[in-house]
Amino acid sequence: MESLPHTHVSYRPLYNLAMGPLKAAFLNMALELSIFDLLSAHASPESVAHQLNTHPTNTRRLLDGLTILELLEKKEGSYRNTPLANTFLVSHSPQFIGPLLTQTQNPDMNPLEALKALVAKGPEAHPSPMDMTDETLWAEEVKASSGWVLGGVGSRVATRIAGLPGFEHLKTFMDMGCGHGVFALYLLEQNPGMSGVLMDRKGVLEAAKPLIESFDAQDRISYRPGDYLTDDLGRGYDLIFASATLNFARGRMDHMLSKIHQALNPGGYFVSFQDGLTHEQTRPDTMLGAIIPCMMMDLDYCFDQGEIADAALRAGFRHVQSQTMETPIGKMELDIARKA
Ligand SMILES: C[S@@+](CC[C@H](N)C(=O)[O-])C[C@H]1O[C@@H](n2cnc3c(N)ncnc32)[C@H](O)[C@@H]1O
Repeated sequence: MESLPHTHVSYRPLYNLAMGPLKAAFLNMALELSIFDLLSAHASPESVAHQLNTHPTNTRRLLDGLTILELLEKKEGSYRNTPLANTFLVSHSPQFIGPLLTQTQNPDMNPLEALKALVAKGPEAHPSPMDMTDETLWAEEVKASSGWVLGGVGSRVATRIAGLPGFEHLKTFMDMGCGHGVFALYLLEQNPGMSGVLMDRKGVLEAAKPLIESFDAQDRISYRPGDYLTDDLGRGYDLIFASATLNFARGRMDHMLSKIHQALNPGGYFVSFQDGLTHEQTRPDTMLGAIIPCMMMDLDYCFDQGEIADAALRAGFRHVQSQTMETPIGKMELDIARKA
């Protein structure tokens, strides 16, 4: 008899990868049907199907799938949300991240079906490469992307910033490329004497306004519509914060960091919260979602670890403290630079 194959290596990780689309399909279906809204308390599959007007037996099967994915618990034939689903997947929860999760498949930003052609033929293969500078794209993103800040990151970043020497005396800060502006809200919460300026393009700020007002923060926030690459940033800030936005200035970092340096008061802080690639641009896994956009635009817009800190020192900042922070979407770099 011929010898049979034997291996001590399990292909479980590969099977898990292959099951990814199936798992995402169940999650997306549940979000589309707002199933988690119905399951804060135990409910039978018949009552879920009745409320959703869906097929009772296949609804039960879908609920079983969601239980396998550990989003629901099943007991004596009825289902309810796990704490994870109850916190993040119920649409009226303040920490709802449904739009953030479905955004990973946003056909404008990540057209998964374009991957084959992009790899085979290059950037030209995609007929309408998105314009990442288009303000309507980012205005639409305001709602989807606020979830990652409300879901825990905003509080952790603001707490870290609040620990900086003299933070309690800071009066004015700017959130540059603020998008939804939720980081600014967490900073305001840390210092009741501080007010914030939100800078982004006009349409994005208009989209952010209702969110700011829903937290009753309008009295402490002002808006500065504009393009931070070409427009004046203003003067007299004690802190300038920029999260996930400097990618648009990559290649013009010396110019950008000099502008930021000038806009700060003496002793002021510049805080950047950004990607920071290591391991020959293959870590952290946060950046997997950026690969297709990079292919489409033929542009490597993610930062290497240390790139922002180096630019800050070149621009005249006295010193920079850098740390890698774990976030639910992967590791990010927090660089804190101080003006002399
Ligand atoms: C990925 S979002 C980040 C939003 C938010 N800071 C966060 O971390 O969730 C990038 C933001 O930068 C803004 N942006 C990009 N280039 C800009 C520019 N030149 N001037 C002003 N805002 C810009 C976009 O409009 C968008 O809101």
